[in-house]
Amino acid sequence: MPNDKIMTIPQELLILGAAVKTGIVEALRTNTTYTALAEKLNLNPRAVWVVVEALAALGYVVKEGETVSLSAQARDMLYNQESPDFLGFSFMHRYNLIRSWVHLPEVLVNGQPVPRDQDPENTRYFMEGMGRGARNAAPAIADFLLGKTAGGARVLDIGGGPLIYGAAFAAKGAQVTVLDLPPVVELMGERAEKAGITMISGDFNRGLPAGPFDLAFLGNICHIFGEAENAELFRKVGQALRSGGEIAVIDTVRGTKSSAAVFGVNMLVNTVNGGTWTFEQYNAWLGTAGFTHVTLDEVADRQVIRAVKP
Ligand SMILES: C[S@@+](CC[C@H](N)C(=O)[O-])C[C@H]1O[C@@H](n2cnc3c(N)ncnc32)[C@H](O)[C@@H]1O
Repeated sequence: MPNDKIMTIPQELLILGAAVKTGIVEALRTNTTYTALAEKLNLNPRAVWVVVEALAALGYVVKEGETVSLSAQARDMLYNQESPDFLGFSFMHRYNLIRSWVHLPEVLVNGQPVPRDQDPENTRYFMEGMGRGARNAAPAIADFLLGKTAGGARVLDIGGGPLIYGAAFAAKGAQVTVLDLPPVVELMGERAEKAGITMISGDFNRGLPAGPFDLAFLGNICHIFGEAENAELFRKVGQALRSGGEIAVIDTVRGTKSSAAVFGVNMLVNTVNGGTWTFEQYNAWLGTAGFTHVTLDEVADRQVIRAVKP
C-alpha cells in the first residue's frame, strides 16, 4: 500500500554503517581527535567532522574539547557481550543489504546479482545478523521438531553456520552436525566446539555428510539457489536420512504471504538464481526425492515444511 514510510531514510544505520566500514568506530574505542581520525584512516577531514558530530548527536560518541571517543552506551551495544544492550555488529548485515538493494535498477536491466563487497568482515556481520534473526524462534522450532524426547537424535543442520538453531537442538540433547562453507566454519568452529556441535566445512551443492541422520534441518537455505539445486539438495538429503527420518525446511513460502514476494527481491539482488518458492514447488522437489507426509506449519512466526523419508 502506498504510505509515508517510503519517505523514510534509515539515516542512523547509514551513518553508523559508514563509520564501521571506514574504521571510525574501531578507532573511536580509544580517545582521539577529528584531525587524528582523518589522518589515521586517510579520510576527508570535513566529512569526518560532519559524521562524528552526527554520531555524537545520536549518542554514539562523547566529546571533551577536541577529544572524541565512543560513548559508554555505544561500547555496550557494540562490544560488551555481557550487557543487556549488546547488539554486536548484526546491523551491518542490514547495512550491506541496503548497499545491494540500491542497485535494483541495474539488476532489472542485466538480471545479474550485485557484485559482492569482498570485505572479509562481511562473514561475521552475516553470521551476527542471521543469529540475531533466529534467536527468538530457535527454542520453539527445536521443541516443535524434536518434541520432548530429543535425547541422542542425530541432527544435520545444513547451512547452520550461525549455530543458533544448532545450539537449540543440542540443548534438547540432540547430537548436532552443522555443515557450512569454509570461511564460516573458520569463523564459528571454536564456538561450535564449545557448544558440543560438530562443524563440517563443505558445499551442500556438492555433497552432504554421510549420516544416517534422524533429522535434516534446512534453515533459510532454499531461497539461496534455484529449482534445480533445491531438487538435487532434497535428493541428497533423502540419502543422508535414516528410513523414517525427517526433513524440515524453514523458509518464506511464496503465495502464502506478501513478504515472500518482497523477500524474492532480496534474493534477486543478492544471488544468481535464488528466490522464494511456492508450497507446490517444495512438494514437487520432496515428492521426486521420495519424501511423503508433507506438511506446512507456522511456528514462532516461521514457516516450517516437514516431510518423512519412508
Ligand atoms: C541465510 S543463512 C541461514 C542460516 C541459518 N540456517 C538460519 O536459518 O538462521 C544461509 C547459511 O547457509 C550457508 N551456505 C550458503 N551456501 C552454502 C553452500 N553452498 N554450502 C554450505 N553452506 C552454505 C551460509 O554460509 C549461511 O550460513
